[in-house]
Amino acid sequence: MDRGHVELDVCSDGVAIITIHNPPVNSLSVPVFLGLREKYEEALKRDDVKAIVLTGAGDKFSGGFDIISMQGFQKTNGNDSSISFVSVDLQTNMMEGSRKPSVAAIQGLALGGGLELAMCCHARLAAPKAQLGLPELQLGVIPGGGGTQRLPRLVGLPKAIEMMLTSKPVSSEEAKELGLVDAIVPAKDLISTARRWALDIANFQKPWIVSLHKTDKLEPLGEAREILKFAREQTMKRAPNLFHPLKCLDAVEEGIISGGLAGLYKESEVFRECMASDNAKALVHVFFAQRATGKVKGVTDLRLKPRSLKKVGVIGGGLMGSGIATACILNGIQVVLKEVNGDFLQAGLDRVKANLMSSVKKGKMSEERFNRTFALLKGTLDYNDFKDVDIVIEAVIEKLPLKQQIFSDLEKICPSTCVLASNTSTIDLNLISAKIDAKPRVAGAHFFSPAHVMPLFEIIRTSTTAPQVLVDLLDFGKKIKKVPVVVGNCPGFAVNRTFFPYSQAALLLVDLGLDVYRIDRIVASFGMPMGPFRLADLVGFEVGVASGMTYLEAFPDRVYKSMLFPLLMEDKRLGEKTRKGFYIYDERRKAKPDPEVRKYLEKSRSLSGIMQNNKPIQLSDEQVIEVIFFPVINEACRVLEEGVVSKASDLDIASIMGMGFPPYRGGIVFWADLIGAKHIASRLNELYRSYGNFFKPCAWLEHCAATGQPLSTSVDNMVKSRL
Ligand SMILES: C[C@H](O)CC(=O)SCCNC(=O)CCNC(=O)[C@H](O)C(C)(C)COP(=O)(O)OP(=O)(O)OC[C@H]1O[C@@H](n2cnc3c(N)ncnc32)[C@H](O)[C@@H]1OP(=O)(O)O
Repeated sequence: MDRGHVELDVCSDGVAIITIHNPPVNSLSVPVFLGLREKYEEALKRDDVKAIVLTGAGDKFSGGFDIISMQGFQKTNGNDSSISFVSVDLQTNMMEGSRKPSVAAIQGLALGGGLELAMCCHARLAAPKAQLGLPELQLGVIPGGGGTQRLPRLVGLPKAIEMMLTSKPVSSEEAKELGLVDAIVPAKDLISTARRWALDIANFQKPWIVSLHKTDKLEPLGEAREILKFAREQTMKRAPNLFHPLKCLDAVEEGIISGGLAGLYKESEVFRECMASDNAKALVHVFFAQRATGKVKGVTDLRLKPRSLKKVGVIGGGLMGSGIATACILNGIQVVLKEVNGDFLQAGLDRVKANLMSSVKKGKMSEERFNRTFALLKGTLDYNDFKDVDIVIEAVIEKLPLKQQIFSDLEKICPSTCVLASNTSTIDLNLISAKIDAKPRVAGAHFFSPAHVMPLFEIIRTSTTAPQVLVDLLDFGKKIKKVPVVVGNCPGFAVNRTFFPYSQAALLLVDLGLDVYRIDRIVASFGMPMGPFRLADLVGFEVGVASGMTYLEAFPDRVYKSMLFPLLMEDKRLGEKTRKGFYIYDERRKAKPDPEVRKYLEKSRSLSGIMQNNKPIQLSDEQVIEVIFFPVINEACRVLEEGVVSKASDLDIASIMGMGFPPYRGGIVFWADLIGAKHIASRLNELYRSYGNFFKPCAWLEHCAATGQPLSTSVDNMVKSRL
């Protein structure tokens, strides 16, 4: 596999152009770093070279350190020393400390190690609209090529900290204002201008700036310490389970107190430590897993091209339909929204308007963009408006005969190439399409609420769905900026099915004597956005009970039948929408524990009678996590075993994007493999013996526990795939 190389061209004006070649993003692999060292050595030695321009081939400067190599280093637990020369020897001594100036010519993007290389140059020129940033923290590491030292010296401490902690890049234009780049130059003139600029520096006609020695943007020590203290406090609040953002701040502080070089050494030490951490392994896994969801064996390798997508029909203007319509128009796709009567239609259009207005109110959308976006939406009561749609997404209530009727109508009215999709979350797609001939055009298009916000897009294929339809839906998902995952047809599909034991286990723990608020606290500290009871309030108990019934029908042997929801519902406590569920809610929807809930818990416990000797079970926080998440892992294994997803990493992404599973744990299967199947199966077996089938480990989990094989191993050969 080609891991990139570096080229050197010496021009007649005495400027050496050093170019990084490593498509698609010119990432910095070991061969690229070695190439940079070799070409810099040559340029510095040659008498005909007066100055250097550093750039990237094609339309990108560099996307940073090669993340594939990072996985290699992680396997050696950070002990590989093949790039130990980079930060100090190559970048600081050879490039920045050289007697020949370098100018970075930046186009497209300069991210992570890419920007760090550019900051070692004595000036930076950028083409318009390039992206510059240090996104290392989102991979669980810190900038390791001097970024923690040079960025604060170029843009000041607060902005540098913000850029590193949020991982968000800035545009060339903002970078120019910040002082991160020296000039913005049209792409066509970038190299020629950089050459002149480099010669001007060599001739002392332009400043020769060594970023690591700059002090003018750094705040006085006391002020800097206050800024860092505040950043630490915010970080601990926002990401209490992550240590690498704090380590990043330590490296910044070291440089401010003891000087840039000391900061570089500290940074290198912390970079290695972070790279070997489980969090970094998990986040790097997520980076590749996310990109792999769009690659579906037997579908995306058929060389099919997505068909033109201009107009989408949405049926149903309720919460889901209006969210889907919003997601489409926000991304420039025309939508025709159909409802059954004028009132419902108006309510649907108003919901879309409200979704957009919330961005306007937050200052994220201009009035002008609002008008342009909303104009892409048309309401209708008539199927005639569906004559030229490319995709239809049905999002009406979960009633099979209604959906069957809609699909029969759609088959008659829509173009013969139109994709016919349902947003159902519970009904078998084969039943929905049972009465039509166009079965190859039918698929599931399952969004998560709120559809215009949640990033996951579950595409459900049946045994008859045509690959072209999947290619079209994958393309549609990308266009509306979702992460699409293709899954098989089964009750709850991949995400809801995997997570159905999540709330079940929580209900069981309550009947064993645990407090709902303690469970929620433990699960939230584990890293979920909220605990299962707060989530139940948000979703609404009616929805919870309805989906519980689906699983009871599908998997009657492993559903825990708690009476807690029905007891609460009897007293009209339905969740957040009634401002009373497990919590009580004020006008601003702030949740507060409600002491009254205790009586429902006690009643549910006495009805269930599973508490041994009438004594509440004693469990540590870690054990609570095991009881809640090990059944989820078990169901994930069944989903893998049945071939509902084609690769375990799809389930990792689905759990992160659909359920809010913490990304720094790598997704449900990745996390399970870190724990090990043996421990999970043995704990589940203990619980199974005490509390029955709900906990019984499935065959795939038992197999991996017995053989030591990771759960994420491909199960292709062992099972009949549904895909
Ligand atoms: C020492 C240093 O401080 C440490 C570091 O530099 S750590 C690395 C920091 N850099 C990053 O985090 C950037 C990561 N990359 C990205 O954010 C995005 O890929 C991007 C903004 C560069 C491009 O996005 P986009 O155009 O949507 O394309 P995207 O699909 O993501 O990437 C295109 C391909 O490049 C690969 N790629 C992107 N960045 C890469 C990198 N740094 N290393 C290796 N491969 C990379 C992707 O895996 C993908 O490969 P595929 O086609 O085989 O799936």
